[in-house]
Amino acid sequence: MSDVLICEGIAKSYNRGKPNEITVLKGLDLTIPKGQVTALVAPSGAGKSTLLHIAGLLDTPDAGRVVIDGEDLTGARDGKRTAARREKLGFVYQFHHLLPEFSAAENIILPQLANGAGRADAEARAADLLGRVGLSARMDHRPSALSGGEQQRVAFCRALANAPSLLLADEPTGNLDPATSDTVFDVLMGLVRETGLSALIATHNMELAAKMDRVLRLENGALTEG
Ligand SMILES: Nc1ncnc2c1ncn2[C@@H]1O[C@H](COP(=O)(O)OP(=O)(O)OP(=O)(O)O)[C@@H](O)[C@H]1O
Repeated sequence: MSDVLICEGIAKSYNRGKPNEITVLKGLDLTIPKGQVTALVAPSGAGKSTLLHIAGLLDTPDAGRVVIDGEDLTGARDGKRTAARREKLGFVYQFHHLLPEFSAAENIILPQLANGAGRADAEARAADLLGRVGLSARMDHRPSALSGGEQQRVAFCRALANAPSLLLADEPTGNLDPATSDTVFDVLMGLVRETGLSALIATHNMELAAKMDRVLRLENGALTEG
């Protein structure tokens, strides 16, 4: 099986049946093959977050199928969706959402413990991931003692903590200044490439999008290539 994500015929409207109904996704298809990094670019309000939430099993479409790692999770019960999110998906947001009272390392260790890993293995993986993003010397720092770019690098490591099949990122460097954004984005891409991860990364930045394997544009409820 070579596709990590298949979204088929995805439709989504808000306020259905009301005068202010808004149709955001109009039966779109999206396939992400294993190892591919896809950029998702869209004008503001086009439905990028809606699509990421559906692909990330945080929201359900009105119509269509979501298949992750060969498993159709469209109609799956909450428990199964939560398990799939924890085991197969990694999320990065514009803001890091790290736990403020825990160190950088603990922020990466905790999701592994929640997923059943042993303490020693979880610590080793956290140290390895933080080393890959150049933060070995910052492992014991709390988020408040890290720069914005460093916080976001820790968030990337946390997203990869449980070795997901697919990374979903919504403007992962969107709150950083342009120079930091470029550097931190390169760190993310390095991490994704080294681990052979598949990814769907939403960005407004066309220069960053051009560094990915494929660029998809979301407009008028549908996706187009390029
Ligand atoms: N819960 C909701 N109820 C009603 N309308 C919503 C809801 N969530 C989103 N929308 C509307 O759906 C459209 C798509 O929203 P979405 O957040 O997916 O856009 P986006 O492309 O991520 O935008 P941005 O890039 O500005 O964050 C917008 O017009 C938004 O106002």
